[in-house]
Amino acid sequence: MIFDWVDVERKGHLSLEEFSSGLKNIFGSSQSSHRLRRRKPLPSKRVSATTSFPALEEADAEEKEAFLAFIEQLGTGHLLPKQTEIWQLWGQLRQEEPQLAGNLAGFLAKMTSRLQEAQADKEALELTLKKCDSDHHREVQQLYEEMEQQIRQEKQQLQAESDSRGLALTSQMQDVLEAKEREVQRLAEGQRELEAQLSHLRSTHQEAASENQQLWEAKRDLAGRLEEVQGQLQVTRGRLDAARGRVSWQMEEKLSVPGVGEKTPDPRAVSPEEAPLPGLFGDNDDWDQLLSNFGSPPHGALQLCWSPPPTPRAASGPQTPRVVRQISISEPQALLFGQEPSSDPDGAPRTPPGVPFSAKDSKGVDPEEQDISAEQPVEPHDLDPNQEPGSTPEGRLLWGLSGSLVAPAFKVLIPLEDGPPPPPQAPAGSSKQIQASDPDDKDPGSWAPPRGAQPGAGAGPRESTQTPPTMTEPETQPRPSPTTAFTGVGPAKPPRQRDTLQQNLHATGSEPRPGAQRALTLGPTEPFQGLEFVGPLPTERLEQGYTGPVVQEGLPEGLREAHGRVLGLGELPALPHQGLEEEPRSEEGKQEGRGEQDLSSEQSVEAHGLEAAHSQLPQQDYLLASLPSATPQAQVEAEAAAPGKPAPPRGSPPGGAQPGAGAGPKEPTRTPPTMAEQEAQPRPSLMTAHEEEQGPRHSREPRAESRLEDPGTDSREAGLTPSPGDPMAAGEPQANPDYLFHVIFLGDSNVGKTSFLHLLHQNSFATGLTATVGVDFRVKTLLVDNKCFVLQLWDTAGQERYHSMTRQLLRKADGVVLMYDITSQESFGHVRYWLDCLQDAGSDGVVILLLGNKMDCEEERQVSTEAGQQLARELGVSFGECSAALGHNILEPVVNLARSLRMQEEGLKGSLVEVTPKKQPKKFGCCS
Ligand SMILES: Nc1nc2c(ncn2[C@@H]2O[C@H](COP(=O)(O)OP(=O)(O)OP(=O)(O)O)[C@@H](O)[C@H]2O)c(=O)[nH]1
Ligand SMILES: [Mg+2]
Repeated sequence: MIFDWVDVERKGHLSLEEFSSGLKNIFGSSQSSHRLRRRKPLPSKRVSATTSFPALEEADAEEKEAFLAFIEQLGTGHLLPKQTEIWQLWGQLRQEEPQLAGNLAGFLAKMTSRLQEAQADKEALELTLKKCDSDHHREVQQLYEEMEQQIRQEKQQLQAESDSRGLALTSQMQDVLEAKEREVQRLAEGQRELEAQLSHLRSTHQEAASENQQLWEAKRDLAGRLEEVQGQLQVTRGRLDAARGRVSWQMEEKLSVPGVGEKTPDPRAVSPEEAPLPGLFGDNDDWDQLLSNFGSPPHGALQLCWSPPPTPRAASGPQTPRVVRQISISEPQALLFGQEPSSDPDGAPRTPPGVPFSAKDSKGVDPEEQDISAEQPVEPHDLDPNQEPGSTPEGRLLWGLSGSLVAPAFKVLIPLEDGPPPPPQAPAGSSKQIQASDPDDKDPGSWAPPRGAQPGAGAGPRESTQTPPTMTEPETQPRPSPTTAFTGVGPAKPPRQRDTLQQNLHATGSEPRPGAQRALTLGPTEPFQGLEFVGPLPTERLEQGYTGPVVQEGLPEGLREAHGRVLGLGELPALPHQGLEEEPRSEEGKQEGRGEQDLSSEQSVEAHGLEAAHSQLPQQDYLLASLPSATPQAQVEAEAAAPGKPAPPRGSPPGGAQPGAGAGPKEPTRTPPTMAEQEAQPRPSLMTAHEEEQGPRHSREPRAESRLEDPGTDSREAGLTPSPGDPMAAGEPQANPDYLFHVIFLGDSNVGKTSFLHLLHQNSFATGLTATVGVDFRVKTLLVDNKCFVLQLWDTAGQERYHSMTRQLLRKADGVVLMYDITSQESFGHVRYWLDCLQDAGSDGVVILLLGNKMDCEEERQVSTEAGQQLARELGVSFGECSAALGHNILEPVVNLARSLRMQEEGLKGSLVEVTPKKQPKKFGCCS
């Protein structure tokens, strides 16, 4: 019924809300009550009764109890609306329609169950909702976690990628860095090598500079001697003028074998009959003057014979007539020489016209030689007035050659006039004669070939004069002596002399030259073509400054020998000898590596030889001249070694020398080197003596000893070994010490060796020193106990790469300063290593000083003084500590070392005296 009340629209079903609201409307609104009353009259009563129904609190206990029981019965007290409303409704219903009270109970129960169901549904829905919510929440959470996980993974992945990329980049960078580092190391290595090369080049340069200096000094010395000799020459000339005799010319014509020249037609070739006598032997009134220039003694008789020797192949050729002109000088005053009779009235040396004899033109020929040659009477232009001497290189060359060759020849001949000429059968050219083979003596046209080829006046005649030097040498003789050709004085021996001439010509030219070959064939077979020798001279050689090479290459030995003989004779031309001899020697020295010892020994022997020459001339001169291929040095050595011929005292005339004009004034030129000269030289004799005295160890030290004389130069880069030509070796006052010792500074790198030495020499501490490269040395002169000590202080490099170099040096050591750094235990520990090195080098008996440096760095000291002393005691060496920075204890150890060295030297001296009384102490002096 109530449903029907509530279901106003009669739908037959109601929702909970519709029912509740309908019920409320029914029971809450008066209208509904009215409507109920209208439909049912009773309800109007009930409304009035309701209004009179008391409130629950005011109701009597019975009704209230019944109501509560009713409500409790329903069991839905808490679900139903307010109890008051139910109370009123229940009261109203009991009043108005008590029969419905039961229905109300049922209705309420039903409604309660419905409410409970709705409540349950609600709770179920809430649970579902909660569950959905939780599910949703869980899903969201899960999703969130998944996303987070994914993000984390991606992050890790990115991180890993980044890390790997970083690692790759790092390794790549590392590789690049390593490559760069290697590159830097390589560059540093290259730089070090370059530095080493630079230092080597620097030392080489210094050596070359010192050699240059020596050469310059030698040149100056020679120039001085030249002037001196020129003065003597003038004196001699004056004497000769006074004693000028008659010169007669003898000519003889002979037939000679035709040479190859006939077979090889040459426009310049001249037949023997047509070929003119060289101008040298022409009818020239200046012969007298020419001879006078060379100091022929009074009443001298000169025979000049020139015969072109046959070439080897000429021997097989047909014989042709040969013209040999013999020239004899019997009256010196009778003849005048040269084309310049009035050009030099006083007989002073003069240069042939058109032949500049400057050093520049000489190109290698010693100026002295040029000067001498300029004075030579046998000049092309003298012989042939039509020629223009010296207008070509050949001309100059010939001038130089003729001068150098002819002059000695005349000089040699001069002494011979007093005695009989050497027998023809004398060994090696003793029988040689200066012969001039001239087909037609006065015909200038006969010289056409040379002149045609070379307009220079000197060409032809000089060639003729050049050839003689080689005349006497046997065919097998590779380097014939020109002097032998000149020295021979006696009757011409055509066949043999021609042969020798030919051979000598070959030797002169070394190889058969195109033109020379023809000249050589002139010999006995083609006598006149020999004169063409000059013309065909290869121009390229002349253009290359042939004058020098000719002397040194073409006729080296002969020239030297000739000069050597001239020297021995004591004649004026000693100068050319020196000039020529010394130059080739210097070249030989270069070719042989210029060992100092070699040089010194050479010079020593040379000096000796000079003296010996005095006593052996002229006989020995002749002999020497005839020596086949003796080099100047060999010759001098032979002279020096000749037994029973001691060198005469200085100034004394040479034994056997011809009394005459040249004897007196010539003496000075032949005196042995003076003291000053010896000092200027690397002191050969000194070194030789020392070598003999000092035994094996010291004999290795000639170079160092030569440095001894080093003047004030304190320090210089030495490279490895000093050279003899070192400017330091020049003589100086203090270069005459009482003692010379080699002291080597050893020790690790950075211990302060160089600083110590720098302080010792410069008296100041050097900052910013770089590590020593190779070896350096300084010379320190000390006056200790009134004795002059020269200490060669060798500063070695402590860096390991130079140790081998240092070891080589140790053999030289007289004393060793073994330095360590007191702030470096390592350097102290290496002291024994250095001692081992010393022992390995076999340097026994070396005076050793153990020196700890940098004692100013007391805070950083790692090696105590006691440790140093202890080690020194163990090793039995001296000990000291010093500071190069503060200058503490620098000189004292060196002085003590010098004293120790001296004591040791004295002890050695004593022991040596016991064994060999002749031994002398190691004392050095310019005169010792
Ligand atoms: N404090 C101090 N420093 C020093 C002294 N002597 C040298 N030195 C320093 O030590 C360093 C090496 O000195 P050097 O003289 O070049 O050493 P070294 O023994 O010649 O070295 P190498 O030539 O490589 O064998 C330099 O920096 C000097 O300034 C010293 O007495 N006291
Ligand atoms: Mg150093």
